[in-house]
Amino acid sequence: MYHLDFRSDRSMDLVGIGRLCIDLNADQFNRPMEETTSFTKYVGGSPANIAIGAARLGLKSGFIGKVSDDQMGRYIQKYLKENQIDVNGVSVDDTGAVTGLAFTEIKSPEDCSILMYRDNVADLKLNPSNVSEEYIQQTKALLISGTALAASPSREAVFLALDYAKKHEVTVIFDLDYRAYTWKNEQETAVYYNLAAEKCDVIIGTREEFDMMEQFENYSQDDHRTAKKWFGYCAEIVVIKHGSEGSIAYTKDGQSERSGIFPTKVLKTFGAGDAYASSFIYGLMNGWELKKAMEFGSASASIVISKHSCSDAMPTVAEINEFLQTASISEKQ
Ligand SMILES: Nc1ncnc2c1ncn2[C@@H]1O[C@H](COP(=O)(O)OP(=O)(O)O)[C@@H](O)[C@H]1O
Ligand SMILES: O=C(O)C[C@@H](O)[C@H](O)C(=O)COP(=O)(O)O
Repeated sequence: MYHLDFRSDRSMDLVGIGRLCIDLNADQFNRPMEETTSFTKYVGGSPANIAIGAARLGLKSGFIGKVSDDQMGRYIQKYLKENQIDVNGVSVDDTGAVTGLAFTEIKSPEDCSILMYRDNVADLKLNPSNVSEEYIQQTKALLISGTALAASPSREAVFLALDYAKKHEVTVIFDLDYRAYTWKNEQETAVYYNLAAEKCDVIIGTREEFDMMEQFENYSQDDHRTAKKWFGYCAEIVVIKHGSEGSIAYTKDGQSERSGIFPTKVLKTFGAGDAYASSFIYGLMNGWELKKAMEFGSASASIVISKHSCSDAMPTVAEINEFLQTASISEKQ
């Protein structure tokens, strides 16, 4: 049985780096945003959601990020503390930057979209001086997220964090999290994603995100070739998510596992990936077999997409286990 090694002599389990933003989820479902009259505010940002999910599962979580010097920034910091996330790596912007906003539109359970306001956002103002080597040295794993590579100085901060992680044998997990609105063009995205992915131990992304990243090789749709490419660098595990068709994971020793999904009453589809990642990481950190970790992630994803929020909806271990008592997995035919 394959399992990923983590350094045990660390005070924290998972430190995320990148986007801390606000989700404004439409209160009126099954209609376009033009007709929405109210939204509910939640902490958001893919890496933040994953760190929150990990903390809700009992992992000791921390975060390296930058928040705006206003009510939204203070709201984010307060929420992280209330959810047992260490905020010593979170700094406050002093340039007048604002908090990124993610307006979500729920036209139907299958037709959801996100409108992101990303101009002059504090999260992309994170700079190398905000990244502490000592802070990274104390964690078993570092979670990086693709959107933090979209602009300087955040880009340089992430690469410095990567260097510190490699220096101190911190396991690096790369959640690809591709958001086109944050990038100038796909070529630039692919270059920076490749430079980061080459240093990572675990890479998690959708088929489409891997296709974007591998556009110079044109591996399109070939999961096995994708995994083989990344095993040629530092990767130990490559997970390719296929939405409602489930996921597949490959390990460097040549094994692969598929996981189906747990059918659920879908309210909105976004949040699935963040929930999957947090619970999958929890399984890896507990030394579980790959398939068990994948199914735990799939169960978490099903719970979150049946609810209105992402961060708030992240389940506890007890909630996932209760869900698994009655849920049945549906394998892709
Ligand atoms: N409609 C769905 N019903 C049940 N589970 C789902 C559904 N969509 C996604 N999932 C689960 O969430 C995981 C991640 O979803 P996916 O859409 O692939 O990633 P992302 O949300 O990052 O785009 C999937 O591998 C699957 O396990
Ligand atoms: O990442 C963002 O800025 C938006 C998220 O906060 C939002 O909850 C979302 O899109 C979740 O993304 P997913 O889990 O990758 O579907």
